[in-house]
Amino acid sequence: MFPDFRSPKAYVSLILLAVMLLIPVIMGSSFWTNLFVLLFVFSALSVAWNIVGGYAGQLSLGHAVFYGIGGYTATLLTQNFGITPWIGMFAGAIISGLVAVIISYPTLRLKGPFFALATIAILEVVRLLVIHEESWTGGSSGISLPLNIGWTWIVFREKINYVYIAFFLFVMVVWASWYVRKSRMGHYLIAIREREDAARAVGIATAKMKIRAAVISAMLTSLIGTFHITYLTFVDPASAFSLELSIQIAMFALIGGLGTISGPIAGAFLVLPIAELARGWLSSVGNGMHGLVYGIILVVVVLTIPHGLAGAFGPKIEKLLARLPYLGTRRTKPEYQHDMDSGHVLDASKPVLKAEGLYKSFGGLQATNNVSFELYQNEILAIIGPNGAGKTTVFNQMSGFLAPDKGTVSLVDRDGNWTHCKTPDEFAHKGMGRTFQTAKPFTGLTVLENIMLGAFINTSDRDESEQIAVQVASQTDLTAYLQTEARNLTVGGMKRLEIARALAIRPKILLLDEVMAGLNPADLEKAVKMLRRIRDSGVSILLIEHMMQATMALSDRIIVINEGKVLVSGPPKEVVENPAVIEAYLGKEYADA
Ligand SMILES: Nc1ncnc2c1ncn2[C@@H]1O[C@H](COP(=O)(O)OP(=O)(O)OP(=O)(O)O)[C@@H](O)[C@H]1O
Repeated sequence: MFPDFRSPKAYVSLILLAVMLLIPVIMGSSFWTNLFVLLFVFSALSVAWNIVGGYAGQLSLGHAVFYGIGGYTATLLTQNFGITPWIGMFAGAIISGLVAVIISYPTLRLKGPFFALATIAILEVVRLLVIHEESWTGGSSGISLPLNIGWTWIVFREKINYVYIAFFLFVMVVWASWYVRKSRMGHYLIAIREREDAARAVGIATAKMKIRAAVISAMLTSLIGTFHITYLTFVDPASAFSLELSIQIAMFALIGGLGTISGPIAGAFLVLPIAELARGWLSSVGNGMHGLVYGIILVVVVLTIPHGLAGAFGPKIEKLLARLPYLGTRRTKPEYQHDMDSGHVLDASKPVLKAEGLYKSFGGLQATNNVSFELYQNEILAIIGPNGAGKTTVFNQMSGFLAPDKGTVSLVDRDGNWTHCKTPDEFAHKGMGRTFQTAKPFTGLTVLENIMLGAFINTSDRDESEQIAVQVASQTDLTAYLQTEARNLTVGGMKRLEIARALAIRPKILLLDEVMAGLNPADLEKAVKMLRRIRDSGVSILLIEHMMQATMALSDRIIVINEGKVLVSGPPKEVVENPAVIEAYLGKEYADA
């Protein structure tokens, strides 16, 4: 729930927060109080934006809509019904959450810039609506808050009270951002940002998770917006629903470091004072000239430190922090029991996965044409066939990544019952793990974190998922690399990591797409042994492979697919000696010879 305040990172952060609060308290003048209210408000807006824009990688370019909804809701409730902005704040947050669902539900299911475009569109629509509904919104001239002084109305003569509230809200948003990042949800959002297909394969309901991030971000933005507009005691559509404000919020996160907890704060604390000073100096030159300062800073940052301030200085600061002492003795993590063996009595005559009459065409191309087969319990079944034969298309239909035009896929779930699934995350939850032909880890995450993403399917506890990951790493010869960034692994390591991530979901069925391609002979031998160990632990394996020697050594049965159809199936030796198979691979002359 809270960071471990005995760790250097946490207690240094606490000291920094205390300093941030003490500066305006000690300085006391209205310049300092105003500057720090602005800094807390804009940092908090940027931290909130970062939950959807940074962690989930879904750029929102119209985030001011939530700021404005919060401000207008609270102001209208105060003006018309005498309701305190403290309540208005939460009413605004709920409306903002609903608007976020309306925007994100249709757009976050799609790939591409639709969410970013939709946020800009909704910002413009709401702004025009507010201008149009003049009778109750005050139209383009806006509305002023009634000046009732006191904590109930968040209107004060002593400006320092605004600093306290802004600071409290800022700390709350930073805590929320920290909590999301450290939780299962934070890991999931980063997985989605890095590689959506692999995220779905480990059971993440990607659209739901992105919508949840958008809602949390919108609600927090709305809370801050309400406070800021109450502080300004005036709201109008041009400033509340402003594209400039939306871009400013996103830019602080970009400059500070997208997807990090501290980045947006660093960005706001660096750029905002410079921009405010520039606003003063350049106002005589022309209206909006301070925007030029933002532009210059952004260009310099993107060209020199593409991962922002956190990316450039974060590792050095972490190293310094690591030298500071831990206050007290570290707690030992609880031990969880993880039975690697299924405990099931294995029966090679029992099917666990069935493809029945699968058809799939892409335009005029029939990629799979009436494919049917069964995978048995404790079996290693290989699918082979020439390039473009339709093997991966079969895999994608068997794991929910492609809907068959016709035909069904059924599998035995974790409880031993036959079931049908539609989406990849459903297949994963029912006990199917899969890898992808191109081994692409979640870059930026360590090997341990990559595997933990799979383990999270069965637990939301970080320590437990870490322990599962450590166990799976030892099963896949990755123990030595647990803290290595996944992008730095060798090809063999990346292939094993693909398998480890799939294994961490504790699958009963494993679909492996060319996990042995590109391996050197030593790695190949290790891979064969590892796959046997996995099978012996109670997992049925379906694999696509071009490495014939390894396939022959490993498989109980082989299915040959050619031009989208099952050509033959049977024991390895029988299949490779079949003339139809030789012909499919090498041509008729070789088959005859
Ligand atoms: N999304 C798609 N859109 C259009 N055509 C596709 C799509 N996916 C696959 N294909 C085509 O379907 C055919 C079968 O492709 P598939 O990837 O299943 O073959 P494969 O047997 O796995 O080949 P390889 O061994 O080269 O990976 C190919 O001709 C391919 O170009």
